[in-house]
Amino acid sequence: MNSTIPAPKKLQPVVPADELFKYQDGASAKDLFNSGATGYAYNDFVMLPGHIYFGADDVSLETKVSRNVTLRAPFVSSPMDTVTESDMAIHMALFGGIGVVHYNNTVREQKREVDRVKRYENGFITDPKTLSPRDTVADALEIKKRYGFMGIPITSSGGMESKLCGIVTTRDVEFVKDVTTPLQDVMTTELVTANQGTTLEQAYNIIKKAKKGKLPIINERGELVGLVARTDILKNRDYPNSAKDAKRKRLLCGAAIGTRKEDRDRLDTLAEAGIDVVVLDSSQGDSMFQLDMLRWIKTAHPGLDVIAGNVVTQNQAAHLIAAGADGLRVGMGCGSICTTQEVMACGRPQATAVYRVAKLAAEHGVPVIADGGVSSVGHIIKGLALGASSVMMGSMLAGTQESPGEYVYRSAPGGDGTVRYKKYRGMGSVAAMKAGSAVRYFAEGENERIRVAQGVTGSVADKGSLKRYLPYLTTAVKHGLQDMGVMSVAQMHEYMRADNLRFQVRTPAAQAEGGVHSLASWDREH
Ligand SMILES: NC(=O)C1=CN([C@@H]2O[C@H](COP(=O)(O)OP(=O)(O)OC[C@H]3O[C@@H](n4cnc5c(N)ncnc54)[C@H](O)[C@@H]3O)[C@@H](O)[C@H]2O)C=CC1
Ligand SMILES: O=c1[nH]c(=O)c2[nH+]cn([C@@H]3O[C@H](COP(=O)(O)O)[C@@H](O)[C@H]3O)c2[nH]1
Ligand SMILES: [K+]
Repeated sequence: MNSTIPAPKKLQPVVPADELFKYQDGASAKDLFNSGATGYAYNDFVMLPGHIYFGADDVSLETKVSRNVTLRAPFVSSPMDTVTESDMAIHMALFGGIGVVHYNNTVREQKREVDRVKRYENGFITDPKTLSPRDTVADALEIKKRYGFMGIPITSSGGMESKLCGIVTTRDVEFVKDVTTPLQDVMTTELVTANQGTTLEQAYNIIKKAKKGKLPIINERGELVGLVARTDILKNRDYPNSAKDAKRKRLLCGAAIGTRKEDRDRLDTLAEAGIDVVVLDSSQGDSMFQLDMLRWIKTAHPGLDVIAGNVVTQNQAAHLIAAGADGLRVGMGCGSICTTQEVMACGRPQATAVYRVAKLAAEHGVPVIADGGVSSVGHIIKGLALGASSVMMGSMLAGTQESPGEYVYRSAPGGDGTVRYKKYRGMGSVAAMKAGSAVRYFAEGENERIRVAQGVTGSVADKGSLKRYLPYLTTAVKHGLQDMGVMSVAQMHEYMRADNLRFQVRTPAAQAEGGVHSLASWDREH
């Protein structure tokens, strides 16, 4: 389980400790969610406030998405083709969370998205894209197109640990008409370099002084062994809360796969690309397919964390934990685009599902992701309060600048001007299945061509850039925890399990009262 993040010494409750929870008002989570007969959704209940003895900025949102992968904010983006590709995953990690790249694509395409994330921000780039003097301007432009960066070291062999001959940047190639021109004719050969053994700080100082974009690192034989990028210095400055892997300080990135034979090859490729965690993506995770896959991954890729699911019951969770799951994804049919409960008659109200699964998972030290059904900041806080260590979102993040797809314009509801929308669809919708996941839905034998859709295609309104939206979510969640008198996600779990976090069911009238009401018109801005 996540280790407790202790409150700094100076921030002790100002009321005596034994009076902090003297009057046990409301109900405990146990009281609420242990009833087998009734399942609750997030909107059915609310938490009671606690004692505030710290500022919202003192709240830590550090958490774990799986046993060995730590986040700085409890946000995970869904592996959906209208939600998570590289741009989304990069920004999720820059703001402390993690994106899970979808697999409704070819292995090559998925790897390319992961590559973009893992190469985005490096200290020392130890595996930069390199070319040889005999490669052409077209080759350099292809790298720019694929990876979105330019500043390519040119070595005599075209690879690492080979004599550094020059560097090619956008400026060297932008006006070259003949793209077959060899790079030796256009590359810059007067280079500022640093020797192997230079510290990152020294490298940054050299870059700042020389006003260069890239600093190649060479060994005593003049061979290229690494690269430091100026943009990384700026990124480090702008995103102090980014979530990175411990070893190489690269942005965290997750990827989803299925449970078919061919997904094993897919995972081999993704693991090579450096994913930090793999998500076994299924609506019903307690299957022989997933158990087989889990066991295989634990042997073939023992260092890789595996998030299994989806599950909503303790039995399902127990089977996956026994097979080695390092994290569990909870939610069946609660998503905004989900029709699973209608079509399959299977699923569970999300608040109860999160509480029940997280309770068991915590006993085994397995973090839980509350997946789906989040349509407000309050739902994020409720998912965490019930024992989830992070929250996975689809519709909340679709419609941002960083989600895949183009904006379309439609007249605003009420006919006042136009509003921008982006497409958002379930991975079990007919459109998504047609686009790539069809193979997962073909029933065996005679029914081979019958697809049973479990999702719909829709659209969501423009939410602007994650650069504004994620800091807003982070701040709002911190304020929520502050109101409950807890300084961290881990402390909220402790309070909840010790019956010190108090809950109350909201009747339909209470829900109406808790929403906006009695106004002639209103507008919500944030
Ligand atoms: N969280 C939720 O409530 C839901 C999520 N979804 C999303 O839709 C997408 C597809 O979900 P699923 O349909 O559950 O995908 P899935 O790939 O787990 O299952 C599709 C079908 O393939 C079968 N299958 C899987 N592995 C197999 C193997 N190795 N050999 C033979 N058959 C095998 C399954 O039993 C199932 O009938 C995912 O992205 C999922 O997250 C869909 C419905 C609900
Ligand atoms: O029943 C379903 N049919 C689908 O086609 C589908 N596609 C995604 N998902 C799941 O929904 C989650 C995102 O939900 P939200 O938009 O509510 O965040 C995701 O994270 C998934 O768990 C689906 N569920
Ligand atoms: K639903």
